Amino acid sequence: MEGQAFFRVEYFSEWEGHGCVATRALANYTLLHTEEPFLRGPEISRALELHEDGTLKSQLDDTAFMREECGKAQEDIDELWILHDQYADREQRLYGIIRSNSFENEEMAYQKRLYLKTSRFNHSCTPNVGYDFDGWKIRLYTLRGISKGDTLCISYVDEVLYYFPRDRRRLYLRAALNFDCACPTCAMEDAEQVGRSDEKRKRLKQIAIELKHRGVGSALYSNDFCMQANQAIDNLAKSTGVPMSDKPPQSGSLEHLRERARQRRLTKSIPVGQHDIDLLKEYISILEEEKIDFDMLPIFKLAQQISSRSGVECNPSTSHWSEVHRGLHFVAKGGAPSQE
Ligand SMILES: C[S@@+](CC[C@H](N)C(=O)[O-])C[C@H]1O[C@@H](n2cnc3c(N)ncnc32)[C@H](O)[C@@H]1O
Repeated sequence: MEGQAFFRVEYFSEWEGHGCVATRALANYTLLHTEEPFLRGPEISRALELHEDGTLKSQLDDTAFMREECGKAQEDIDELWILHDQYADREQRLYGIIRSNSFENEEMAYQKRLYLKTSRFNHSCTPNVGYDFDGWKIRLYTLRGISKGDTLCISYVDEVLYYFPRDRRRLYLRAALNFDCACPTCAMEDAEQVGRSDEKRKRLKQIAIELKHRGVGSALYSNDFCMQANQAIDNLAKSTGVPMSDKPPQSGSLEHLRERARQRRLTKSIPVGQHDIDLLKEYISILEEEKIDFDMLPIFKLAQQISSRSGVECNPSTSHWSEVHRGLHFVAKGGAPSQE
């Protein structure tokens, strides 16, 4: 594992468990950590399948099997068994550890992977650390300048969750990952502050949808994620008796098909231009107001797309802009760490 000098794992408290803290100041887009998975793909599917039946333990629950048959190092196995288990009420420990800590690469669905060190990063709805995958390897990088001693958090879910109001974000994380989010944005207590934040996030969603309907900006909005999140919230609400409105159109329903047809018509007929640039600028300024350290790379690519389709120069001024250029460089180079 590389990059350990940039952060350390600390024990915070009984209810927060462990988390990661920066050991030095770090510039935006610094490559923080890379790691190969301890368990991957088929190993995880096998462990989960056996566990889902509710009774059987996987062979992988057996340390000797993991060491002798799977060739895992004893010190790594020891590290595995002390990872957090949010499902500790179940007997099958590996099941809980995988459910609490594993990642899935969206481009290679069902290719789950479990990383030992990365598992200690907590979630925040305004994360300061982003990640991507290079094959099986995960790469974690800062999303803004970090001070020594700052807590480092990633987002466990699609960034589209930013568009949800605070209460729905919390419900979704409870439904999907079985914990009550205590990140600073979710823990806000002042109702007016929460209301203002929710309004801004609603506007972010409107802009993302409008850009998508206009045939640009699809990277900013995932209909599938919203459907899946709303469904999970709905199921949780049903099982706990909390009334929920605001249902999304069912996938495949007439309403859904009409919406898609409308989007296609719009995409064909609307010229891309200044209006898209204005929407993008408004989007970026709300991200900055809300202190959402959104990964700017998709926005940068979107700006390029608008420019090339409209011929109008699209260079929304943002304090992040120079870092975005560096970020592209970082991605193109496969992640050289910056040392500032
Ligand atoms: C991948 S682990 C992260 C590291 C973990 N805190 C530990 O002690 O090893 C995920 C678990 O951390 C806790 N956690 C992470 N982010 C959280 C957040 N924003 N609010 C509350 N709990 C969180 C939850 O218990 C969750 O199941």
